[in-house]
Amino acid sequence: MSKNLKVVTVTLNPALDLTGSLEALQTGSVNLIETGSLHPAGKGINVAKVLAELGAKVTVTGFLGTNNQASFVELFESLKINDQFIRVQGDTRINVKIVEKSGQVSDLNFPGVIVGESELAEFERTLFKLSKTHDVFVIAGSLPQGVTPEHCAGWIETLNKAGKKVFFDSSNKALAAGVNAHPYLVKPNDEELSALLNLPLKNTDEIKNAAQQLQQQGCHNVVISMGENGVLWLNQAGWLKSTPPKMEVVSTVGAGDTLVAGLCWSELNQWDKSQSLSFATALSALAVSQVGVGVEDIDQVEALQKNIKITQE
Ligand SMILES: Nc1ncnc2c1ncn2[C@@H]1O[C@H](COP(=O)(O)OP(=O)(O)O)[C@@H](O)[C@H]1O
Ligand SMILES: O=P(O)(O)OC[C@H]1O[C@](O)(COP(=O)(O)O)[C@@H](O)[C@@H]1O
Repeated sequence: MSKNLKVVTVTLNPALDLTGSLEALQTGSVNLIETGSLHPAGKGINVAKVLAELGAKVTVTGFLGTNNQASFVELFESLKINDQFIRVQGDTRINVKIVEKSGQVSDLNFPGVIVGESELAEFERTLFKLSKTHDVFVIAGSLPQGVTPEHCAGWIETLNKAGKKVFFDSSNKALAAGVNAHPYLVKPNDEELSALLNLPLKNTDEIKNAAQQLQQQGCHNVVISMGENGVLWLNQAGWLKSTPPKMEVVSTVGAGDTLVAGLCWSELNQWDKSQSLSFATALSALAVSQVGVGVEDIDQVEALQKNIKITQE
């Protein structure tokens, strides 16, 4: 049964997300936070949490600081996630997310741990061991010091050669290098796509042209997330676009990771493209109504899925 396919998510640079909500941020002034929370996060970990809550068997790896790992370990234990993180001396970074009443989020993302050569070698041994027993790999997020875009591209190539499906979600130089390694699926948001190609993307046609360039570079599935405007998905079967209904926004942090998790879960279930896109869009749209990621109520996802507009572009 396809649901028994095993997934590895790779978070090279995890984070504790410190989220604070307030009416409106006044930069350069003292701001009083109304509600706050600190929770384990980072792109691959967010994807793993959502996948595990949907019912997938998930293994996580990457680099985790030893000083403040308790809440990560607790999360993995509570969701029966197989923890294969390489431990690195020091603190995992804390990323600060300031959420304003309007829904606007300001992200302060810190640099993270420093990865040494021996830890890098240990990670590579772990990844290749996992590739013997796992089917789908999600590589997500920025790179810590000590990990280069070329390392990242090399891992994608090796996993491809081993017949694994690689979902890739990163930014900047890592995204550029990763795209050239032909991942099975790549998911930039429209801003990341614009930065990658150094093109202003002002409308859907411009975004579509840009996505086509990634397909020509060898990415099988190019998924562009566009916030409240939904998702564009290009593969050999052509284009599909999804549009979510208007949502009450609490925090958009983690919406992209939730979309990736939804697409990955669809792959494990071998759903068709339209069902996959409506499910993943509904899952990600619901994620904006909460702080952090997680599937609180699958019935709500299925109900919202009926209100996702899917069009062939
Ligand atoms: N305000 C919103 N209303 C409804 N859905 C949203 C909203 N913001 C994000 N989403 C959903 O989450 C997906 C990912 O969000 P996006 O902001 O594009 O990604 P990222 O978090 O990677 O920047 C969107 O494609 C959409 O399906
Ligand atoms: O790995 P990066 O690119 O530095 O981003 C890390 C941040 O992105 C998040 O994973 C959220 O990502 P999305 O909003 O794109 O889903 C946060 O939990 C984390 O603080």
